[in-house]
Amino acid sequence: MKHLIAPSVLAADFGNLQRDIEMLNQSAAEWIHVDVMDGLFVPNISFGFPVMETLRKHAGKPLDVHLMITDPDRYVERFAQAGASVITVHYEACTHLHRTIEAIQGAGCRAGVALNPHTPVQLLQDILPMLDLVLIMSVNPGFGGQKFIPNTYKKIAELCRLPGAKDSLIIEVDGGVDSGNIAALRKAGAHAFVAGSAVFSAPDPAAMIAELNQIASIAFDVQV
Ligand SMILES: O=C(CO)[C@H](O)[C@H](O)COP(=O)(O)O
Repeated sequence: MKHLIAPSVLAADFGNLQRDIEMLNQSAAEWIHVDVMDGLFVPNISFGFPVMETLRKHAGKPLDVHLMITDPDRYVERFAQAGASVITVHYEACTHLHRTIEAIQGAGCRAGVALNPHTPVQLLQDILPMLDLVLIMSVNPGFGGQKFIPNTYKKIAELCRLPGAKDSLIIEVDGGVDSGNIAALRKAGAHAFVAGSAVFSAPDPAAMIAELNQIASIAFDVQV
């Protein structure tokens, strides 16, 4: 499966959000990653529906919404109506995950499940055939700009070996992704790469997206 870059608007300049979205529209990014934090599931609050409306209005690419919130079932329908193409919920935040996945897909979105660094991929075994995406967190969720956790490579490889996944299952990795680790992540089996600080703290964010895209595309030829 082809790889894709999903820059996280968490690291964008909110004083110039429309400018940054326009940059993403013109860039090699395939998706725009939207990190929603509630201050309960994670120790930080990011943004909600007003920002989603701005994104929907200006973004020309699918919105990949990562809900770092407790009981996400309460908001699945609203995020779908607000323009999400992919909605990812946390395994650790869902009591009735099967029902939540059905609700996301019933709302017309692709359904993803995110795993915190401490959560083994094997816990997805029974739900895996339903999923469109698995998001492996490579930092503890809640903040951008954290250090990448190397155990992520092993988790991606283990997930690739789990039986029952759809052929189209997308393995996404999020947290500390940059030009130094994206080749190894691609080699380990990941397809979708969320990058916040690496993109928006670069002198030329669009050039950095192109660079990440290029490295991922030749990863299988690169010695890492
Ligand atoms: O989900 C997140 C934080 O919970 C962010 O998407 C993630 O941390 C990306 O930011 P960075 O690339 O700066 O690590």
